[in-house]
Amino acid sequence: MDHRVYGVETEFGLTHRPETGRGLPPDELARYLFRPVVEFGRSSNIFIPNGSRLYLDVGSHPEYATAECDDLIDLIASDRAGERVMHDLAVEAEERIHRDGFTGQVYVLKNNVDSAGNSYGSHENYLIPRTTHFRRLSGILLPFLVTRQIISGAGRVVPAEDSREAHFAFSQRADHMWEGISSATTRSRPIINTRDEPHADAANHRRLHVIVGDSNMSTATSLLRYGSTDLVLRMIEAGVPIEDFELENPIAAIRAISHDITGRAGVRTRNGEQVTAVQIQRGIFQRVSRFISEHGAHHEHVDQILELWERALEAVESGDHSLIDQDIDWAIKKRLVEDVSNQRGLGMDHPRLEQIDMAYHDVNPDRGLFHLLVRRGRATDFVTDEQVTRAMTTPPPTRAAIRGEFLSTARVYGAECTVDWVHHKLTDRPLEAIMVKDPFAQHDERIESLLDRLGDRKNHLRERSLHERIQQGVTLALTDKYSLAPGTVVPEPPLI
Ligand SMILES: Nc1ncnc2c1ncn2[C@@H]1O[C@H](COP(=O)(O)OP(=O)(O)OP(=O)(O)O)[C@@H](O)[C@H]1O
Ligand SMILES: [Mg+2]
Repeated sequence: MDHRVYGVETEFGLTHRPETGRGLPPDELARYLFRPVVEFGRSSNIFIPNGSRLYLDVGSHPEYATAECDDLIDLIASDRAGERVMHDLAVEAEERIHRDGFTGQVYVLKNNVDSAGNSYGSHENYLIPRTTHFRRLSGILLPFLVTRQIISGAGRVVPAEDSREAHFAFSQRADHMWEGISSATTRSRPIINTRDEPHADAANHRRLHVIVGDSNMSTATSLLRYGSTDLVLRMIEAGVPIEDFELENPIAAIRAISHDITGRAGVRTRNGEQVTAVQIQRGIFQRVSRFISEHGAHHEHVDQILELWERALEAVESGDHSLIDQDIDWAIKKRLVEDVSNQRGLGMDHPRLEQIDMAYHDVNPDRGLFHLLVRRGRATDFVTDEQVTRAMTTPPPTRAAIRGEFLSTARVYGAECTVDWVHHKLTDRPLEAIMVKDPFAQHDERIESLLDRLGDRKNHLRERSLHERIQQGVTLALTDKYSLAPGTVVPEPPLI
């Protein structure tokens, strides 16, 4: 597909560190964090005006799922907007906690393992044609995803355990994957999840659900991660043959690769060959490059993605990690950890280094170490504050725009509504639930006419300025797009 819909779901780690004693239990802390969400949407599982979903599962890992995006920069900005939402909620939660007589700070971490060893995810969603042969898809995509950590892993300080010494690994998630492909997400944690929920026209499309990725802080790394995966999918869809990297044991391979930062860990393919992650990635990279030179780039960031991809492989192969230590999360973090360990004379097993690993993922823009490195010019970041602010209030130009407008209009008229990725329903007109199956659609006449029945939108609605919205709520993402023009009398909803 030249034109694809993407979405990323991020689960965040949440901790309270009081001045003395134990912090609040995780579920209580999560309730503090989500109080403004519940006040805004009367539920802890809501869609918000920018088209994204904010969600607190039974556990205590708040989740933000970006709206459907058809552009990688929109996707990355929307994902960063999710970090900003979590940060704003944490600031508010901390204030409430203090008002309730507790001390200390609230940390929201965009990482994938907590200090107790629990893992939480960063799931990618790619719209693919239903005609894509699943066996062929997995034959090519699995080896790509198993080895993708060397170009887009978040890096991890791994503490000593039994016979294993403390060391630095490529990935946070690799040790927590248990299966190659399956339809379960929590029980078995597959790399590719096959649960068939396309959130689109099921006759023509699938939603490919990839569960294996690390949460990235660096926007350059995110671009490479989603951009390279899209390119590989594009080649699969075009029928280019690349089946010779199928792995004998993908789960053993993903772990072996993660724990050998030289990139030389050997893994066995099904044809009995011993190969390294760099060899697999190089093989795929070369075919992608050839494919692009034959078919042309399908968006403006392809050259940048290929340049970064090649440089990352060169860095791993040569051992000269300085080639990517401003762009790729694991290398940025590794340099930071090495700097601290050299300056302070700390061994790799020193607990301070694990804390640095966690602090790298702190979403607080003033305190988080990734953000600090950006300010010091030690890490690149190409999504601007303006783009993130926009992504907090404005849906991307996909079906999310319809959802955002529907929610914003219903809210200003005080009309109760429910939505999900596909459905739109006004509660007092339940028979008129409208499905928008096309994730690229930006306009839907049926929804327009349903909203028209709420009132004369043109004359009633006034769009709030950014300044007004900033004044309005805890976080920009939980503010209303519209207010009613002065003198507007909202008609009573007609009885069904
Ligand atoms: N047709 C589509 N193709 C690709 N991605 C989509 C499509 N429709 C929605 N998405 C994206 O898929 C993600 C769905 O997130 P959500 O958290 O609801 O996932 P889920 O797998 O349905 O459910 P859960 O997290 O509850 O298991 C969002 O990021 C959304 O933007
Ligand atoms: Mg989800």
